[in-house]
Amino acid sequence: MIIAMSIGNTNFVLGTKEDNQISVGRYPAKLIGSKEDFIKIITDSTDIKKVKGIIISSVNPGLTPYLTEAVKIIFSLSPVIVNSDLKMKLDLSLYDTKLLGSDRIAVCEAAAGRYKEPAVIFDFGTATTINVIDSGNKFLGGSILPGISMGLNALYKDTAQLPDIDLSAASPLMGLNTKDCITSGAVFGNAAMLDGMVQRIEDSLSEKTAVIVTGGNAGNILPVCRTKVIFIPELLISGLFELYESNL
Ligand SMILES: Nc1ncnc2c1ncn2[C@@H]1O[C@H](COP(=O)(O)OP(=O)(O)OP(=O)(O)O)[C@@H](O)[C@H]1O
Ligand SMILES: CC(C)(CO)[C@@H](O)C(=O)NCCC(=O)O
Ligand SMILES: [K+]
Repeated sequence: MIIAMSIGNTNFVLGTKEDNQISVGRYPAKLIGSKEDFIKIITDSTDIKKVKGIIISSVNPGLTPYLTEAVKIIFSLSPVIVNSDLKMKLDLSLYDTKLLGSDRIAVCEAAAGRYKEPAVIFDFGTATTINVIDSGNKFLGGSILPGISMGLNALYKDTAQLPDIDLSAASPLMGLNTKDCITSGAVFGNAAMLDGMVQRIEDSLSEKTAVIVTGGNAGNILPVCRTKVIFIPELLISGLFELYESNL
């Protein structure tokens, strides 16, 4: 069994892969504050005797040392840590890799080699990222936007009159009350962002692209996107397993 762990800004995700079968658990990052917390999650959810390899991605440096400590205590294996120096299909030579998020590396690596066209990968997580690779797996860069939930929270926190809303509700395109206007902005606004950015990226490349979507907020907007997309909820964890295989 191989385990892949990702510390995001909202969730700690623990994936296991055994006989090509992947399973995934998510744990709120804000409930984790010590190596003991990681030790408990890992030992409660995993048959640790079966673990033959470990890979870790983190975009939350405050928690990374707790996880590496926990891994040292539980296992006698050194984990693969995702950074731009790993062996990978992706070519990161165009980007300023000192600060490139390891979650972006993982989702791009998962998409690399899967499609004959260039790929545009949208990750609707805490932040929304857009990541573009060409048909030779060269990372062409991308965009970073406020995440969908983050945008809703900011509207609630930074205004006097706007309420905290639950994104699961549907709304018309043109809202006729405050709540529907906020929902419309979040849902149709982000869907139009996706459609419009894909158009612009394809115009810039003069090529059609494969559009791949992942992230905890994606499910709310995909039903109203006009672009044909491939939705892969566990894209990041898949990319981590691929990176592990390339860096044994
Ligand atoms: N089932 C869900 N329905 C709606 N929103 C969700 C759901 N699950 C997660 N979210 C939202 O998705 C966002 C987190 O996305 P995701 O789970 O992809 O983040 P993560 O794995 O922690 O990665 P990161 O925080 O680094 O983006 C949060 O804004 C959260 O509120
Ligand atoms: C953009 C986020 C927060 C998305 O999780 C993460 O990938 C990150 O912290 N990136 C660092 C900046 C960069 O990727 O250029
Ligand atoms: K910050």
